[in-house]
Amino acid sequence: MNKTATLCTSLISSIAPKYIRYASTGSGVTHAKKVAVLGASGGIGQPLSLLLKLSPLISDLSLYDIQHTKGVGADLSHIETRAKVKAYVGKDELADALKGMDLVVIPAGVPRKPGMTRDDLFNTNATIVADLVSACAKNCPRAIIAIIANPVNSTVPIASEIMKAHNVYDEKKIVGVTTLDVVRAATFVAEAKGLDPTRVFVPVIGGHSGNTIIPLLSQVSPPVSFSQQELDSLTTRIQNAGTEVVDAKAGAGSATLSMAHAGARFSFSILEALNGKEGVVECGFIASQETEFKYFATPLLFSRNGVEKSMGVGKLSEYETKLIEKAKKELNGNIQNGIEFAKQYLAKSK
Ligand SMILES: NC(=O)C1=CN([C@@H]2O[C@H](COP(=O)(O)OP(=O)(O)OC[C@H]3O[C@@H](n4cnc5c(N)ncnc54)[C@H](O)[C@@H]3O)[C@@H](O)[C@H]2O)C=CC1
Ligand SMILES: O=C([O-])CC(=O)C(=O)O
Repeated sequence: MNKTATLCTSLISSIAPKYIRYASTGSGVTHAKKVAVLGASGGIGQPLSLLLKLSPLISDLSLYDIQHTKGVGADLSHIETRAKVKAYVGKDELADALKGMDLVVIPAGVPRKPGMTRDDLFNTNATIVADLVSACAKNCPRAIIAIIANPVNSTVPIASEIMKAHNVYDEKKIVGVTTLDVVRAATFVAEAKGLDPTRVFVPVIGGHSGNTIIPLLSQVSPPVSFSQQELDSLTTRIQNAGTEVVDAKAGAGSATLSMAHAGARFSFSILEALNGKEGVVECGFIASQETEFKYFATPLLFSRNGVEKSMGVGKLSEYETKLIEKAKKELNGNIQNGIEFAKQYLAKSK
């Protein structure tokens, strides 16, 4: 081999593992999958699409938005990874963006500004999610749908009702993305206890807004104990972490980069499970049979079918039982709002 060829070979072998290590997070690739990002030009959509483009788990990356997708797509398509990028813009191109997809991730919708709750986004985002999920029902009814758009406590019930109305509902395949709560909980607990954050897992159950975010600090892995003061301050920080970012961004939106990481982590886990990897667990907000709530986030075991089963909430401390009690009214109200909205939306679109 000549000098240039040797240099190229060693350069490729030094660059490639870095990407693959980030992107594959585990098993070897068997069948790369087709993934769509709806809202791909946004604050979350762009970095999320970048992280997905780096993954060897993805053969086709379909980018959809109502604006700017052609530029985002052209840009990402120059990266030397296997995923083929296609960009779709505007309603007329939505059906083509969705055909054949295995996984659809939805970060489309408006973000909060300081002083707003996630529920204040309902009026705008409910319709956006309903329109997008209606298109999924028609064009990729068997895809897993991962919903990032807020308020997740309502957008997931909306998505489920839309799929039911189209007779393609599969409760294993509609999940609200709460991974950012898990990511934050691990970070804050690791900071407080001097641990390696990449090795900390904190289950977070309930929903994805304020009081409804319930970190299970009695079930941290590796096991750690907390004083009452630590329990209070960590729980409050995890519940308000989204607002911490909204306030720091001072009107320029909400968490985008950490959410892109969380969305990519969640997507890679689903894709690995679709490829047959066993024991893949991530928390997510789904239709619930085992709790008194119609929808509830728990750790979920994923399989080739989507959500194989909920792993339940485990043994709760008295403190955590009280947190659930406190969350009841808000969570039930958010869920019911979603269901009612979907009824009206479906009646209007008949
Ligand atoms: N689940 C979670 O943990 C988190 C959820 N979010 C939520 O994610 C959503 C997006 O946040 P950002 O990316 O920061 O907002 P953004 O405003 O930067 O981006 C939203 C994108 O959605 C697009 N969009 C709007 N209507 C659309 C439609 N009908 N079809 C396709 N695309 C459409 C916009 O053109 C824009 O590119 C917000 O609702 C936010 O609250 C944000 C952070 C964490
Ligand atoms: O706080 C927001 O509005 C965005 C969000 O859901 C989060 O960062 O957890």
